[in-house]
Amino acid sequence: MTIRVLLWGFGAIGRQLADQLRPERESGAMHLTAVVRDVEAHRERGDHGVDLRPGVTNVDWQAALDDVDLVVECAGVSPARQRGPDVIGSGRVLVLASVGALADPDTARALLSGPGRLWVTHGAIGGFDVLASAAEAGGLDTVRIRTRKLASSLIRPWMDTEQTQQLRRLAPGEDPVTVFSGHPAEAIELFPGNVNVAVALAWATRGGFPGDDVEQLAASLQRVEVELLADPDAELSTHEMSASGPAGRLMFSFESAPSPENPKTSGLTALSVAHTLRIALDQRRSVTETNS
Ligand SMILES: NC(=O)C1=CN([C@@H]2O[C@H](COP(=O)(O)OP(=O)(O)OC[C@H]3O[C@@H](n4cnc5c(N)ncnc54)[C@H](O)[C@@H]3O)[C@@H](O)[C@H]2O)C=CC1
Ligand SMILES: O=C([O-])CC(=O)C(=O)O
Repeated sequence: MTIRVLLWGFGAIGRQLADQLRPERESGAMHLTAVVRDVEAHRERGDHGVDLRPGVTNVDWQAALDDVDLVVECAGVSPARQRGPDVIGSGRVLVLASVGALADPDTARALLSGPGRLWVTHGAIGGFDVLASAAEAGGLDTVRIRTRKLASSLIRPWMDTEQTQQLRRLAPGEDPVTVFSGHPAEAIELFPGNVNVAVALAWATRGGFPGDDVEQLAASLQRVEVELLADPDAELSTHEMSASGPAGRLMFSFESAPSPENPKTSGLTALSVAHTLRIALDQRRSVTETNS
């Protein structure tokens, strides 16, 4: 049986993901479709064996969903918030790369309410097994993440001229500039393409707080502290995480090789999406076999 997967977003992550899924594509176990703005422009860059359909803004979303078994989101936080609830509402599986969408409690509630199933990817960072174990036992008091990226990937339209110029002029060897310090929910509004990892960290360490998943996540988002630095020497995006409490002191550091498709995105993210997708498919297969 061929599993039909919709790639929702066919940029750096979507393209690298399609490459990762070559064995499944070539064996006929999986068929990938992507809805894109400009089919010809994408064909020129290589379609990576993906069936390209025109659309994005004017796509008949319901018809697109009718044609697939599973959706992989790698389009961005805003599209994930807009359309993710429809995917879950249709009973389909959604694999989420833009984990930052969960920082909005209404979106989180819709994505976690079913009948479809949400899979949250670990993205460009990890170590979540041990962090989740410690958090569930009430073993963490502080959870921190410091992300360093090149200034060019952190310039945002809302920045004033002075801040934009400061980031543009930042030269190798100079001190890093802190562009954000605070909690993940605010960070993801300001830098939706850069701090999904911080929301993912809050998701991973929500255990131990009272309430359901959404209430736990809201409390966890208040505990996680994020620092985002424009670092002229951060040729590789780096993420340093630390957590401490009765469980001990845990420290992790990630320097991810850049995506082969876009140096601003960590290559690990597409690998995380591929891995999560394969787990989701295994689970779907075993449920189908049990029911048949
Ligand atoms: N969890 C993590 O660690 C990470 C998560 N991300 C998330 O993944 C997203 C995608 O990352 P990249 O592939 O590097 O970005 P990208 O900009 O290379 O690709 C995004 C693609 O989605 C398309 N797109 C935008 N809105 C769309 C819509 N409504 N429907 C369909 N397609 C749409 C764009 O045209 C573009 O081709 C980021 O915006 C971020 O939210 C990115 C890096 C790490
Ligand atoms: O790719 C990375 O290093 C992380 C990133 O952009 C995000 O978490 O949004």
